[in-house]
Amino acid sequence: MKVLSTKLKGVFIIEPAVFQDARGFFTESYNQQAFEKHGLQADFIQDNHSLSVEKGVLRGMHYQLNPKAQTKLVRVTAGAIYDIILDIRRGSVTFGQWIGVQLSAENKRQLWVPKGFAHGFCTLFPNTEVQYKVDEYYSPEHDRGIAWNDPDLQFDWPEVQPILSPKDSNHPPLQHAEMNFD
Ligand SMILES: Cc1cn([C@H]2C[C@H](O)[C@@H](COP(=O)(O)OP(=O)(O)O[C@H]3O[C@@H](C)C(=O)[C@@H](O)[C@H]3O)O2)c(=O)[nH]c1=O
Repeated sequence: MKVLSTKLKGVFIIEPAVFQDARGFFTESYNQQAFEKHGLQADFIQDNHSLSVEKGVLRGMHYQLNPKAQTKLVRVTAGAIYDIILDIRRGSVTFGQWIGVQLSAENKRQLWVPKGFAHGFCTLFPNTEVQYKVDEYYSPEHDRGIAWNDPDLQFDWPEVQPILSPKDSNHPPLQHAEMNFD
């Protein structure tokens, strides 16, 4: 397993070892000990799984406020996504900065998203399935979002007309978002 650091402190791209043979492949999608060896610690308590039927489904940019902030470990098991995470830790030197990463069933890359980041993705193929672990339970009262098209952030989403939920069409820009991360 390879752990690649990024320009955002605490954010990592994980490349698991994949064992291919005549039958197909085997991979450990999560091994607590191996992650902890790389300093990646979280007590995961919920696993999530979403299917997006169309290419261009955009879910984001989501986060939960403290004390229900979530660490997420994101991967794709069918299709592919362009995933963006945005630093919303006010005290961070990279506050307001983001990175985009392509995750697919083929590349098996995973993204480690710490607390204090907004997260979103756009599907690159129909029938894309995203699975992720979280270390806090879903809490609708703490659930927040930032506009996927905030002009100050200039996200480089794929050139498709995004398919959004009503909720995701109405998030405020970063400037007006409620945040309680250091
Ligand atoms: C996220 C979540 C949603 N739900 C319910 C609420 C709602 O009725 C339905 C769909 O919820 P949403 O529209 O929020 O689902 P979705 O837009 O897929 O939300 C997800 O987006 C990605 C980008 C993330 O980072 C996740 O943390 C999560 O916010 O599922 C749960 O029961 N548990 C959960 O953990």
